[in-house]
Amino acid sequence: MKRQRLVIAGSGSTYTMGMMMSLIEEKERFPLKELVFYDIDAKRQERTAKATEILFKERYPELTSFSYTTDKKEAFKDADFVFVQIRTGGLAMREQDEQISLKHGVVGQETCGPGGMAYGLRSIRDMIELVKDIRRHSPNAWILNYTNPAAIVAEALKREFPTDTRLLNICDMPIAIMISYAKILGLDVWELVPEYFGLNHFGWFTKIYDKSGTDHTERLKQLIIHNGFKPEDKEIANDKSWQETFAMARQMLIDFPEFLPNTYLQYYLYPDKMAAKENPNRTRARQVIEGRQKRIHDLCDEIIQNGTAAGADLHVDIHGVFMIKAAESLAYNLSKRFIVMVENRGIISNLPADAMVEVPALLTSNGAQPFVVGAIPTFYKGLLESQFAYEKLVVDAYFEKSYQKLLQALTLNRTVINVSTAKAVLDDLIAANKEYWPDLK
Ligand SMILES: NC(=O)c1ccc[n+]([C@@H]2O[C@H](COP(=O)([O-])OP(=O)(O)OC[C@H]3O[C@@H](n4cnc5c(N)ncnc54)[C@H](O)[C@@H]3O)[C@@H](O)[C@H]2O)c1
Ligand SMILES: O=P(O)(O)OC[C@H]1O[C@H](O[C@H]2[C@H](O)[C@@H](O)[C@@H](O)O[C@@H]2CO)[C@H](O)[C@@H](O)[C@@H]1O
Ligand SMILES: [Mn+2]
Repeated sequence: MKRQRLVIAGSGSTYTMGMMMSLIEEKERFPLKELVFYDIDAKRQERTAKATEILFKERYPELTSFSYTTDKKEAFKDADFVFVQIRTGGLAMREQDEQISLKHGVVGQETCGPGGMAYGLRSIRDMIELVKDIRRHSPNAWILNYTNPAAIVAEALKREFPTDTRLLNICDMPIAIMISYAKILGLDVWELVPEYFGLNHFGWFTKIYDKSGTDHTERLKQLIIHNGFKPEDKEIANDKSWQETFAMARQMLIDFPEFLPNTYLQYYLYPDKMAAKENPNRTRARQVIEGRQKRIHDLCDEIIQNGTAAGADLHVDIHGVFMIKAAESLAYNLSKRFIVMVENRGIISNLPADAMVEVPALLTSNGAQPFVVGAIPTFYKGLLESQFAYEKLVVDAYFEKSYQKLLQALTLNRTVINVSTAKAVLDDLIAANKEYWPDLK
């Protein structure tokens, strides 16, 4: 079995230690010959890198080559896989996005509404540069991108690199939801076979089968409506914000019982309620800074100080395992089924061919082989067309440096709609993002 040279771009991420535990868990199925960390923030990277060095000495001694660098050439030369998990502007800018939106009475969220738009305009520039750098040194490496907002990033990368067939955008939300389905049904998550359609963070499960072909969809819906819905992945199971988010799946199912919703739809279906329940002084970014980020930093410091990872509260998470299992399937032509982002090209027959849709696909050494979805009902078509138009306009605005396109985008977005609100929130976001956004005309 070929061993892989894997690069983690954005290795100072709060997800890196979970990813390292998942690499250990998957080492027989996705064996590494070399692991390289790359980040633009040397200090932030050093913390996760030093902790990883100690962890791997103890739990992955077979991997003898681990390094970390801020040098792109050193990082990206001869890569087989690059996992990309960057956050342009950091959590500080995420907090700005959320607070500015809430100040204007609209949803303040990482990937939805004006916050997602602001983050998208920051991510596009860095992602294009990063993919160019990776391709300069490793023309054939698989790039697995999960940098957010993935829908906008995927649309921009498709336009900038239209012939790149080894670039896959991927999100863990569907599989995280499926862990909760599996728990309700008393099955293992990897036994479930989902049917799903949508855009990233904007989609629905139409069927949940198991591998024997049994259809669990209607029973699952009834169980959620009667007993509620909660997160089960260890990383988020006890997180109040994620508990509230998962609980909203029940309301969405009561209101629209046809399909099982992605949790992110709560922001588009009940935007006023979502905006009203937030505390502008403690948005999700602040919770993450004081929660996940602090926990991970303390954990790394503890490992470094003790010189051992024994006893450290590290665990495998679905985020890491999912990305690695997807990589395994691409690397070894396993044809396993994952929900990923691909260009529509008729998969959803009544949506635009150029939309980056999220659907089940078999991952092979020739890339994602998506399943046909067919025509979707009017309600979902309408919602998706408007959301796709919004995403497209944001990417147009980036390339054309157009204020007008951004105003159109926010006017279409279900979390805003009102033009005067769109103008006001846009003015504040432009001021906050001077360092990151293109100069708008
Ligand atoms: N698609 C998904 O389902 C999914 C799931 C989890 C996280 N994410 C995304 O993963 C990313 C990381 O999230 P996080 O909360 O851990 O953020 P974080 O801020 O903790 O980590 C991001 C890291 O990227 C580095 N970075 C920023 N710009 C860079 C660049 N141009 N080149 C290299 N490194 C750069 C930062 O220094 C930092 O160490 C975010 O984009 C987040 O939205 C996506
Ligand atoms: O608000 P955050 O920063 O806690 O999470 C934002 C991300 O949420 C989804 O991802 C994952 C999560 O990151 C992971 O740890 C797992 O356990 O569950 C979540 C899904 O419930 C989302 O898919 C990402 O795109 C967001 O960045
Ligand atoms: Mn996601």
